[in-house]
Amino acid sequence: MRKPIIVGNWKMNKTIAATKAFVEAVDPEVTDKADWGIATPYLALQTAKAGAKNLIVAAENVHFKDSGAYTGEVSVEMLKEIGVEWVILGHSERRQYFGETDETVNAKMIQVLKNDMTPIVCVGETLEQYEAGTTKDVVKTQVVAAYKDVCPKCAARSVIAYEPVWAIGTGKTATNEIAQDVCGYIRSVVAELYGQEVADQVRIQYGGSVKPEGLKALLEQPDIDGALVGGASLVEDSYKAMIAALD
Ligand SMILES: O=C[C@H](O)COP(=O)(O)O
Repeated sequence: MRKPIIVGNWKMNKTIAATKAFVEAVDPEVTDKADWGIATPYLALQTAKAGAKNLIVAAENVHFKDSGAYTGEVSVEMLKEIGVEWVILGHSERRQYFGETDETVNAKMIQVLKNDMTPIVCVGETLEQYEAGTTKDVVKTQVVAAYKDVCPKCAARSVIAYEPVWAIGTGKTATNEIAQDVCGYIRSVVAELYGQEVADQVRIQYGGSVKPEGLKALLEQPDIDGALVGGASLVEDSYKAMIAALD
């Protein structure tokens, strides 16, 4: 039985002060119905960690090298020093705006997993690809590339987020049937790579305009084990409504 995992991806939102207020308001409400988390900008991670007793605190990115001349980047060691053990990799916004590729996502996967951190690796098709009917080809390519040279034990403890790019921040949600179909397919790709036992352990999230009112039905889908939530994770009451929705 896979425990649901709901993570708010704050993207480039919230100051340190706003992060502190959010964690104070939300952390005590967290239940054991799911693993609950927030991914914050680097600057707010320490504040979030200091206040979070229940919430997972994740970074939104990390570099694939240990250290060196990579201006503006943050290493795994730096995250681990402040107790951050989770990281989102390959979000479509990083692929779209910051040159993230399947190859860099793979290098980051290896770096994160070998340092005993947990990646939430994002895959998903653009509107154009969706309309061309190539969704499954696209996500398969992304999954196969992300897991290149990743050992089965490491793969089993990773999380995959399926986020159709056309549903991110647009208010357009994939229907639960579409989301289930693709998440089920992703699990079958993991099974092809590692066997069914590993595929059964990997948690797969859906992301893209998830709202508190839709969360329960989404999680009833057999291959959807959680959500990566943007906009609806930013407001305390909305995050609390997600927690309440699973009670
Ligand atoms: O990582 C989260 C996703 O990009 C979804 O964002 P959204 O819930 O605002 O559509």
